[in-house]
Amino acid sequence: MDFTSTVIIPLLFGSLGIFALFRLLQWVRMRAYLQEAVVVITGASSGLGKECAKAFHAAGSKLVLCGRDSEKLKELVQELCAVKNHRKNTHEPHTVVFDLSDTKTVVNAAEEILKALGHVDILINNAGISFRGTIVDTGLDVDKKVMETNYFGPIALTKALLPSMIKRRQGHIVAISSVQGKISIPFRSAYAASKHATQAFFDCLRAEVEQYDIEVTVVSPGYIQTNLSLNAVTADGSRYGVMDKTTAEGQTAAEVARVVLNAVGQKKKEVLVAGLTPCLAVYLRNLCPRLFFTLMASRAKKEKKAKGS
Ligand SMILES: NC(=O)C1=CN([C@@H]2O[C@H](COP(=O)(O)OP(=O)(O)OC[C@H]3O[C@@H](n4cnc5c(N)ncnc54)[C@H](OP(=O)(O)O)[C@@H]3O)[C@@H](O)[C@H]2O)C=CC1
Ligand SMILES: CCCCCCCCCCCCCCCC(=O)OCC(=O)COP(=O)(O)O
Repeated sequence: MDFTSTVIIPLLFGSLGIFALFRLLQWVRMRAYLQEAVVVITGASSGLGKECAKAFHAAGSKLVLCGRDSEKLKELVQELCAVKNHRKNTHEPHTVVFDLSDTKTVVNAAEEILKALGHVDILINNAGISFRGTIVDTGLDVDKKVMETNYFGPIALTKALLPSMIKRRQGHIVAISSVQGKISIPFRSAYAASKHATQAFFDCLRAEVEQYDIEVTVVSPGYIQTNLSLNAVTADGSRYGVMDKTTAEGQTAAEVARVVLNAVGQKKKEVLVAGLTPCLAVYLRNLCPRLFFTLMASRAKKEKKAKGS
């Protein structure tokens, strides 16, 4: 008998077996973690939030769906309840209507959630708006609106729910950021700033709450096929109303929602879920910033020329 058949092959199969067992145990633990967990999802009325709602509902979580449009949320509840899942015990979701850009209503919403469900296991800060415009033409009110929706609203909700998580020494906070939380591209100033702030805040939070066994996951997606570009605000505060090619050709929201579900299940600290170019751009920004800045400046000139201004 040679060395390959007596040592290498048994070692290989043994390692594969241990790996498969490890993955199975991880999967079982994840399913148990998500089953019956109280999961709050902001921006659940459309896009990524809606797909996250479907994924967590199917996993047996107790959902609290948040948004500004109660009709859309009710329709989603009906859609979720119509899906029969014979393998899992699913729950009828609750809905809570509030505007994230109004921090007073955010605090009231947190109280309403705690009163109705007693506690929150997983908070998914997903809601957000994007922006299109030059810095020189954009009023400060527009910068504030984007920051309030994407940054101050989510951190207000997080702060309002945090004490009860600390008390229970249990909880998981997810921030849906963006590749633009790691790199800044021209004509996205308010959006990129809000996402960089999000990344920074939740990185600080992760460090501060680990001692209470609270998890923090920052998810940074690339383009996703949603209404984000349609709903983006422009320099004068009006709705952009265009489905950008990059958005239309992005990943599906269902794909990204699966990544969010797995990231939560595996208690990942952060996930970059994007194509090769955005990922390379993130590395380039860190490894060779001068080249990155030159590329961005040339991109800005080109885009400006294309718009004929
Ligand atoms: N699409 C993409 O290419 C990418 C998206 N992301 C991020 O994903 C997240 C989800 O966006 P996406 O699904 O793409 O876009 P959508 O426009 O489809 O969804 C945005 C959601 O946010 C909610 N929302 C917006 N403003 C407010 C507010 N003031 N108060 C409460 N809720 C609000 C909307 O609810 P309502 O019904 O009330 O309008 C809606 O449910 C965002 O944080 C976005 O930055 C990250 C990377 C890429
Ligand atoms: C060594 C080779 C490196 C090549 C890198 C070249 C740099 C090219 C720039 C690429 C920029 C990618 C930007 C990706 C942005 C993105 O994915 O954003 C996600 C969003 O949040 C989308 O929001 P938006 O409102 O902008 O649609």
